[in-house]
Amino acid sequence: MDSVSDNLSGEVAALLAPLPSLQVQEYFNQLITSRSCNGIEVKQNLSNGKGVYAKSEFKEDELILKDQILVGIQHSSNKVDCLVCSFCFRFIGSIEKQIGRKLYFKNMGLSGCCDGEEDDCVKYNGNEEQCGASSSNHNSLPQEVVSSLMNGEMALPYTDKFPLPSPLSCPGRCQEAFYCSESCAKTDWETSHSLLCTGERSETISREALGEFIQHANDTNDIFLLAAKTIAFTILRYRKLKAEYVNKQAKQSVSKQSLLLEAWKPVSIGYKRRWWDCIALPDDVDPSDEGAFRKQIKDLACNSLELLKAAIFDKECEALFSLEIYGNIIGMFELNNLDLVVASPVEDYFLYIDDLPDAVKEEAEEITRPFLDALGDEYSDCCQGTAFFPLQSCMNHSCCPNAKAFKREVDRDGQAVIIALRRISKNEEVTISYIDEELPYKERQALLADYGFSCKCPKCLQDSSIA
Ligand SMILES: C[S@@+](CC[C@H](N)C(=O)[O-])C[C@H]1O[C@@H](n2cnc3c(N)ncnc32)[C@H](O)[C@@H]1O
Repeated sequence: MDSVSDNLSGEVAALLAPLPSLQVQEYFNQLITSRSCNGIEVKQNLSNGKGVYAKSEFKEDELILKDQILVGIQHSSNKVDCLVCSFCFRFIGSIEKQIGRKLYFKNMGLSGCCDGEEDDCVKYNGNEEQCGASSSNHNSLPQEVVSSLMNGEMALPYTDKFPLPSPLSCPGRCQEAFYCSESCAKTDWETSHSLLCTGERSETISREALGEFIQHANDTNDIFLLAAKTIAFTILRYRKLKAEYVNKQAKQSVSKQSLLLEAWKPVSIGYKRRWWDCIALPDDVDPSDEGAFRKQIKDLACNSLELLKAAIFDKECEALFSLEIYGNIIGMFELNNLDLVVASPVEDYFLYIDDLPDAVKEEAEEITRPFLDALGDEYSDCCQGTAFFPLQSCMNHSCCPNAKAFKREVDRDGQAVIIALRRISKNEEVTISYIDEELPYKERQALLADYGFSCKCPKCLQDSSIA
């Protein structure tokens, strides 16, 4: 190996090395303060790594934590279902625009996905498969009607009860990202979108290459879009830290590597393994083909990375573009991510109409009924995606958890909400379930093996003695 590649592998190793525990503690203490969730703390132990513990007692149903997204995406296939802020994932536009847009795509034969989850429980999605496109029979409406709904010419009754923020266009003029506020647009631009925007003001090296990268991700696995966001986020943080350092005209010199490590810190704290090593073997792959399957996944990541490099490569952050880092970022999502779910105000709207007093309901339904029929079962499709949440990702699993991710009526954006399932006493570990904990013991253990551990919770210990 020459000294350049020696240097690079040293930088990659430094990025993947665990942070000193004091730095980890400081980082989480700051996060807890910024999230105002002072009832919890992150502790590190030798057996299960990091874990979240109660610093004070929680009552049943009490809010434990609202965690903000570090990086998140709306699934590509869900974009035809709902128009949401590209930064906070709040629904935007108007009820008419949401309905019109969805019918427009339906008329074009495009329909997103809904996995049929009826309740508001948010799933741990590390090993979920991506939804595919589907289409269903519906009573389609004339295109002029759909267009007039979309462009605001037609108003539906009582939609003023469900106001949504007006969509703001992307500052890079990509026509793909929209925002609920100037502050979301600015923060997204400054934290990742300026490098990943396909518009004319994009700061990417090549918009054409970026387009190819995005197309490849949409055709294969949109987790690559999240990995690209993570890399863009780190590069932009690196550039900001460097500019601050230069502006301060600091007397002490600071190496490029220590700036990159600082920029990478929020990503470094996530538990990681390489994607092709930790991805669950799909049911339809024969165990004897496991080696070939894992190689296929690695090759897929390699192709995606080459396309990303052509779009946003930065020589000073070269280590971020190694396959080792790319694989570990995606593996981190596989092992930590939560489903991002935001309930639809369109569903609330139709429920409101249904609940109107008979005297006014009939008149309103005469107008709304054709739209509801045209939407069919998909009238209530929520925003669906996947996201990494720094504090929630420290929560360990138990098959008899004391907490769960759960969206309440008021939770209308992409934040993770963790609620106590029962009383949690001071100093007790806060645990959630990564899987369906009602499954039989052996099935639970098989699913958890994909996360790299065997569960020793009280339920598993009891079940194992019977099994
Ligand atoms: C989402 S992370 C949880 C935080 C993690 N302990 C850390 O240090 O960052 C998931 C990983 O934590 C570990 N883990 C979670 N629950 C566990 C349990 N009940 N027993 C052993 N390890 C567990 C496994 O390594 C798993 O892949």
